[in-house]
Amino acid sequence: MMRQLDELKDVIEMMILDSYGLGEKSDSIVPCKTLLRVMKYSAPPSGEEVGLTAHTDKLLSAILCEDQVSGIEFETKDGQWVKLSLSHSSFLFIVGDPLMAWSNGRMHPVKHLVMMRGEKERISLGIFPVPKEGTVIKPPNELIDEEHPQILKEFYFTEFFRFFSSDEGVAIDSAKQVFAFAGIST
Ligand SMILES: O=C(O)CCC(=O)C(=O)O
Ligand SMILES: [Fe+2]
Repeated sequence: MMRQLDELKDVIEMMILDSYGLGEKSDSIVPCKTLLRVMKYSAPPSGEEVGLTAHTDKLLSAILCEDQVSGIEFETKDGQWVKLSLSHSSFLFIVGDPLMAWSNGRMHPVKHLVMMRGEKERISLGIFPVPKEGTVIKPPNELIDEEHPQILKEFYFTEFFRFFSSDEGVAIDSAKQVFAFAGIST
């Protein structure tokens, strides 16, 4: 399963590079290690709702696979929250803040949460590319032009990681953290 997910991650990465005409030039977006995480959510006490609060992802991206119990919800661009029920054979690809920064804002880091309402525990499996130590997140020159001026300063992934978990970072809405950290004011 791990190997298949890792291969799927590579295929998606190549599709992204190709879609921007960069497939010939490079074979990875940024150098990453792969983190595999199994997440278990216990059933909430009856009548209550618990889960994971609304956030955008801080690693490059995520590929998620829900086991039996659905619970993930996404915020649409007009602020509505929608539940997603995946079939057991599907995977979900989520753009993280660093991938949005790399794409110079072309890819949208969707805000999502996990809501647990039922009586069953929930297990999900995720594969997350983690930029390697020393990696600078910046858009390739091809993704910057007059129509698409650079929206974020280039930054070290590790410094962004430190920022969003700092007291200053946690006080900021998850979707705004990357702009607070590296936004270019015009
Ligand atoms: O458990 C899930 O399906 C989502 C987990 C998640 O959003 C995360 O780990 O960032
Ligand atoms: Fe997430």
